[in-house]
Amino acid sequence: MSGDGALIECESLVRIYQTGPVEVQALQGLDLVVERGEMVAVVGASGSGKSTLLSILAGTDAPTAGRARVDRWNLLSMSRADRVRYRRHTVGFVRQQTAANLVPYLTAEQMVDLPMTVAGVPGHERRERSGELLEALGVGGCAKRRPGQLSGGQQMRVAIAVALANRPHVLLADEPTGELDTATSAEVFAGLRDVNRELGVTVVVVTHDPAVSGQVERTVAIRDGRTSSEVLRRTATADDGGTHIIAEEYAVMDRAGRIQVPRDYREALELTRRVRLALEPDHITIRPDA
Ligand SMILES: Nc1ncnc2c1ncn2[C@@H]1O[C@H](COP(=O)(O)OP(=O)(O)OP(=O)(O)O)[C@@H](O)[C@H]1O
Repeated sequence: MSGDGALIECESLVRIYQTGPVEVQALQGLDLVVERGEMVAVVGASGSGKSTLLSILAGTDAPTAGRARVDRWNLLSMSRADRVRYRRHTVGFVRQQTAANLVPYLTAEQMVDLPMTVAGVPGHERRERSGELLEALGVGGCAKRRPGQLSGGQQMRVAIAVALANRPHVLLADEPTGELDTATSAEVFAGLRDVNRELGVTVVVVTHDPAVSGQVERTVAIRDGRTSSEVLRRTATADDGGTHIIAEEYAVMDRAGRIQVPRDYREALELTRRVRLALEPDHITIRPDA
């Protein structure tokens, strides 16, 4: 697998949910590599498997088959005690529903304090860290407020601070802007980017909002439980010295060499079950089986 030393590596990941006689393949051989320090958006239609992937990375759900590694942890063979340690120190998780992340009767600083108390961090260190985090997320002025006294965007930024309390390497966010209007969601995204750049935390954010792709350098698209394509964005300098963003779409190839040809390409050339492949000096052509 490419990306040795990557922080997150998933290969041929499978998750099957069994409810009675019904089997749902939520992930059907998903490949994903995230390097340390990256901020990646995972996009896909409802039901494509995004939340399942995030629960596996968060250590709250276990894969059925395949490989999944985060930092030094193998997510398929962790003991119960390792799982607790992993969830406490390696990953921070921000849930889809803003309110689900917060405790209604605690203030922002008490909520950031809580996971550190559970982890046995001394009081002075806890106070310093929660002040720093709330400040870094632009909600330093809200330290003494309870969730009911915060706007939706502020609540989400406090939730991010809570998730980062124990200095995790990875922050996982499941639709963090799903309940927010456009302006507020841009604010929350700015918070995630600050966390990524200034605190060096690797961020994986799941969303069904394609507009989010414009806000991160790499977007990974999931379709039917598989990674189907990636969009990379980079800044290029034109001849006149001006800069602009170039977004390039890549198909993802798995270890066995399988790639998914996008539906519009297939339809345009009426590609069906068999295609002709030809190796050229620097590329491969795919032609209809005429
Ligand atoms: N606990 C479960 N039991 C049975 N099936 C499940 C369970 N959780 C998810 N699924 C199914 O697995 C598939 C993937 O679901 P998942 O929630 O990962 O998709 P998603 O891309 O996050 O969707 P959304 O954007 O709607 O949250 C769906 O078909 C879903 O119905």
